[in-house]
Amino acid sequence: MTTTTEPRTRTGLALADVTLTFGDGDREVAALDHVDLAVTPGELVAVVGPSGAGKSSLLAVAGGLTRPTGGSVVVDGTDLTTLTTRALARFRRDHVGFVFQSGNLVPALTAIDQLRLVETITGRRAATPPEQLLAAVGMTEHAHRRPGRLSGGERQRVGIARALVASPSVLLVDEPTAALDRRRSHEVVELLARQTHEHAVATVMVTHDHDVLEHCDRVLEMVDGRLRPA
Ligand SMILES: Nc1ncnc2c1ncn2[C@@H]1O[C@H](COP(=O)(O)OP(=O)(O)OP(=O)(O)O)[C@@H](O)[C@H]1O
Repeated sequence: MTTTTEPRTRTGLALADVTLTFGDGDREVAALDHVDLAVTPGELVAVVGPSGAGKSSLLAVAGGLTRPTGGSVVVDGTDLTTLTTRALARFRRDHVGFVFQSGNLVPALTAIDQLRLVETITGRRAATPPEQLLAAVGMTEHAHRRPGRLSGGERQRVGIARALVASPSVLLVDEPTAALDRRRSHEVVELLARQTHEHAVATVMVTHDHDVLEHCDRVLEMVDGRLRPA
């Protein structure tokens, strides 16, 4: 382990005229159809929309997991579409955090070790210490529990804390409340909003849960690969 995370200019996330098409010839599907989206540091944007509308595609492209067919995806001033696969992986590791539906935790590791693993992988100490991040998500008491002994909401909270270890500029969150009851859903999204504001992260959350939209700064709707205000 070497240094803390270097300071960087956060400019958030900007997608411009992004298209993503699958298939060929007359059976082409535009998962993303000329999408423009700018998310500023400290802003939580929710994306709703019917199944198959392109929401997961949007997250995959915004986080550099999938290369778009056209357009640009700029994070902190770097256009991800211009990077080599190797450079993109490195950039993703340093600038982008992901939170998936199930929390995606490592079963054998305690909550605190999930966060420390990120430090080990990146070779960098977190700007905010793992203990502090766990405290921020209300998980100090369960820091030494493995995921099997945590509730769905608790796992999600650890997932959010873990995604913040690398001080990402962009946080991409897929259906964080899918497995949670109403009360826990509110808690998790409130927490996400607070962490987004405090850490100046540009966060995009895909959700089917209209109940939690009140905690978001902006709500967009995706229909047939197009993004519009909800
Ligand atoms: N790898 C792929 N190959 C071909 N078509 C794909 C692929 N991935 C997605 N699609 C198509 O792109 C469109 C958008 O899919 P996407 O998964 O982004 O939608 P979604 O809004 O996330 O749906 P859901 O809410 O059901 O998760 C759909 O028509 C889907 O069938």
